[in-house]
Amino acid sequence: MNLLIYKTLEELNQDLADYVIKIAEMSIEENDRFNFVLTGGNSPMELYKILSIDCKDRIDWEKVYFFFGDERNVPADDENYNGLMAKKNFFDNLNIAEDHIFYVNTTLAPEKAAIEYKKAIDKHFNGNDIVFDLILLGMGDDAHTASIFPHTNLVKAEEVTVASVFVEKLNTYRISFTAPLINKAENIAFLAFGENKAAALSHVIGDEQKDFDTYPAQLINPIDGKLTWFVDEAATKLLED
Ligand SMILES: O=C1O[C@H](COP(=O)(O)O)[C@@H](O)[C@H](O)[C@H]1O
Repeated sequence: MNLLIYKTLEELNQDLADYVIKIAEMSIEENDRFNFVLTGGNSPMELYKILSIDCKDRIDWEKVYFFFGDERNVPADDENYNGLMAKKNFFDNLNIAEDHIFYVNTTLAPEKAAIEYKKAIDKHFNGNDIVFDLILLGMGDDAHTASIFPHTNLVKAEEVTVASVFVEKLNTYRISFTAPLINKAENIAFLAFGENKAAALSHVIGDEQKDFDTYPAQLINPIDGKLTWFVDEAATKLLED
């Protein structure tokens, strides 16, 4: 695991953008495509703008395929839909072919949406092992990642798949990659900044004794890939040296 700590958000986002570009270049050179899983929430908005505006000419976007590590069970035009956030901050600044963006179909019931999303991924990978080039993850203040929330059945998921989960504290369903699917990736990058992430971060990377049920982000541990945390100083406030 590599922990990168930044003084400012500007430095963090620029370095993370450079890191994404490097992996994109390597993947395109090796496999002629870059399979990129996006995170939702608020944290990645600035990164998506930097990649699609400032760094627009540094990636061959025609070779990029976009996926979502999790989605909220809301219509595609709802402001909480992760796909809409990515569309507004990322895709709308570029000319991305619609068939390169894998949105979760939330017109379906959550369980069916998860099954269909997994089918679409399987098809994209031609039935081969699903190894994404890069999975970008966020982390909630409660240490959830993707939509693997504390004390939900998704914490115990052993299957490499996409699943639906009822999140009691939000009284809503989510659709999410399972940890075994995430852990197959070549590269996994966490983006977490701000003081409100400090407690979660101190447990997720600081605790020797793991408690996955309470801190699901601890489940992320790539089998053969690389794990990098991009965080700011505020988020590391409670980490012991
Ligand atoms: O609900 C979600 O939260 C996490 C973290 O979001 P943030 O707003 O604190 O950045 C995010 O990674 C996930 O994709 C999203 O659905």
